[in-house]
This record gives sequence, structure tokens and C-alpha cells, in this order.
Amino acid sequence: MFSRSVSAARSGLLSRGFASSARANRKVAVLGAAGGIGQPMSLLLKQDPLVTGLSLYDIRGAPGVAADISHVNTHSDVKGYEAADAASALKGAELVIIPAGVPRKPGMTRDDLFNTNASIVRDLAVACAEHCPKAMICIISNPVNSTVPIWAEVYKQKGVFDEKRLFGVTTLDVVRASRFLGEIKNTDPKDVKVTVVGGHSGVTIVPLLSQTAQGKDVKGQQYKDLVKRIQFGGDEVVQAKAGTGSATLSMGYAGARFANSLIRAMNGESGVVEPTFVKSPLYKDQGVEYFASNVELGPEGVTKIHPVGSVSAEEEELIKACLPELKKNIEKGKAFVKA
Ligand SMILES: NC(=O)C1=CN([C@@H]2O[C@H](COP(=O)(O)OP(=O)(O)OC[C@H]3O[C@@H](n4cnc5c(N)ncnc54)[C@H](O)[C@@H]3O)[C@@H](O)[C@H]2O)C=CC1
Ligand SMILES: O=C([O-])CC(=O)C(=O)O
Repeated sequence: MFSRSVSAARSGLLSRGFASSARANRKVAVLGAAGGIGQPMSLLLKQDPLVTGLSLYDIRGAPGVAADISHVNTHSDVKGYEAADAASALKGAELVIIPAGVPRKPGMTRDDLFNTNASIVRDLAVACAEHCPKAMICIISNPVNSTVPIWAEVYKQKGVFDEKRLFGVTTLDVVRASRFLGEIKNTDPKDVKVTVVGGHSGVTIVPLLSQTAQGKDVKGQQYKDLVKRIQFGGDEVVQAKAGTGSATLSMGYAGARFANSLIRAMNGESGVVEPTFVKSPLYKDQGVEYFASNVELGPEGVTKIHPVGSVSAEEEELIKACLPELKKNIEKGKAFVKA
């Protein structure tokens, strides 16, 4: 699991979602690297043989985290940067992952984080537009349904927007769906692949269980409970952490897994498909500009946005409930930057 070799990367932890292909120079910057997500995710990125450089940035504590992680004996270089040093942190970054911002406390929705996190994300977008405008951008900071449009609007203002290179990370919803369905079916979750579409909060999270072999016969109350658990899995963790934060370790895992998929695609591996929240034509006619669905990834980012596919009557209802909420969240993000 700690080996730098490609074959080792296919074993142990990495075989459950991290895989590797030929090595290219891939510098990854983590913004918010000293936080609850940033630290474990950076550690997992250090274990990824496809990551050749790690640039850890935070308004506090990143040099210490970098010094610690840099002792792990894998080949990548690790550097930590102080608050004032965003330019150096971002220079040459090809992929930027952003878990900067405050997490929820019990009783809050993700949208309640908007007032604090919107400006954090906007300012980081300005810095990336200046110092690494061509990097792939993976946004974790909540509310994702709004922070992704915020990033896009800043990039449009700066004249550097490329919709193929901007991703909202919804992988934790996919990870949860796989785990929770696997638990019900008593199956190894590595064999349970659930497409989750929509957005990343409450009713905007729509798992397409009918499209999976293990999920299609889950019915009645068990179906309702499973959907609710996937949609509100974040609340489960927020409540259990009782005021000290939200999901960090599972998100660190999910973020590193998404980064691995994207880097494999950037390195030329074909057929890499992940659900992710992107600028999407799927529901544009209903005024929803961004939508998570299966997206094929390639060297330049988004290669193909897959349609939602055939869905059950229940899933149709879930999508109907998702769209107006998602539209509101997206418009809020856009309006913030325009104001
Ligand atoms: N997309 C998803 O599935 C998930 C998203 N999240 C979100 O991720 C975000 C981070 O969560 P945690 O790591 O638990 O929070 P945390 O508070 O532990 O860490 C956030 C880090 O961001 C840093 N930070 C704040 N402003 C910054 C700036 N301007 N530049 C650089 N760094 C800055 C802080 O110093 C801190 O180290 C939250 O908004 C949370 O809601 C959390 C779990 C899942
Ligand atoms: O629930 C939260 O606030 C954090 C999050 O996005 C998740 O765990 O899915």
C-alpha cells in the first residue's frame, strides 16, 4: 500500500478505486490542505504513484502538514505554502483540489455555509485564474451546487473559463451509495457501482439504484430508507461528530479517488468515467446549467457527458424534486459573483 511501484498501486487500498497507468509529471495543489479533509486527502495523494508533486496550501498550518507528509517514502515531492504564498503554491499545478472553507454543525444545511465559503472560493478562483488558469479544478468546498458556478463566473470574468476543466466533487455520494447498498446486500462494495446524479445536497442527490444489479430489486420502505441515507449521509456524520465538523476521512478518500481517475484520464487512459458535477446540457432546457452525471474524462478534462439513461418511476420523481432546488443553488452562486 505504501509502495511506489505501479503494480503495488493495483493492490491493497488502491485496488478499491485507485489505479495507475504510465507516469507523467503531475503536480497537484490542495487548497485547504491543513484542514479535516485536506490532511488525510493529501496523505492519500502522497500514496498515489501518479502524483509526482504535491503543493499544500492553507491560510494556516500547511508547511507543518507538508513537512510531516513529505517523510512518507513515495517518490513525489511535497511542499507547504504559507497564506501569502498562493502564487508559488499554484505555479505549475495541473490539478487543483479545493477543500478550503468551513464545515457544517448540527442543524445547518450546506447552503448555510454559503455566506462564509462563497468568498473563500471566489478568492481562490481569482488566484487560480492568475497562476494556473489551465489546471483541472476539483471543488469540494460546500455548498458544491453553488461553489462550482461561483468558480465558473470568476473564470468567465477573467477570460479563462474552460467548462471541460471544472468539476464539483460528488464522489462521496457515489462511495456512500456503494457502501450502503453493499451493506444491505451483504456484498463487497467494490462490486457495487451506483451512478449518483443531480447535485450535492439533500434532495439534489439522486442515486440511480434501478441501474445496478444489486439495487434494482430494493423496493418499498427499504428503498425509501436507502435513498434517504444516501441523500442525507452527510447529516449522519455531522450529527455523530456533534459540532466538531463533518465528513473528513471518507471525503479525503473520495477526493483522492476522484483525483486518481482524473489523472489516469489526463495520462491517456481511455474509458475513465466518473459521476461529477459539471456544466451540462442534460437539463439546460429547464434552466439547470450544472448537473452531476456520468462523465467520461480525458486528457483535456470532460470528454463526454453521458445521459442519465433509463430511470424508474421513483427516480423520475427524485429528479423532479432535485431540479428546482439545484437551479436555485446555481443561480445563487452566479448572482454572488455578478453582484
Ligand atoms: N463535496 C463533498 O462531498 C464534501 C464537502 N465538504 C466541505 O469541505 C469543506 C472543508 O471541510 P473540512 O476540511 O472538514 O473543514 P476544516 O475547517 O477542517 O478545514 C478547512 C480548511 O480550509 C482552510 N481555509 C479556509 N480559508 C482558506 C483560504 N482562503 N485558503 C486556503 N485555505 C483556507 C482552513 O484554514 C482549514 O484548514 C467544507 O466546506 C465542507 O462542507 C465536506 C465533506 C464532503
Ligand atoms: O454534510 C456535509 O456538510 C459535508 C458533506 O458534504 C458530506 O458529508 O457529504
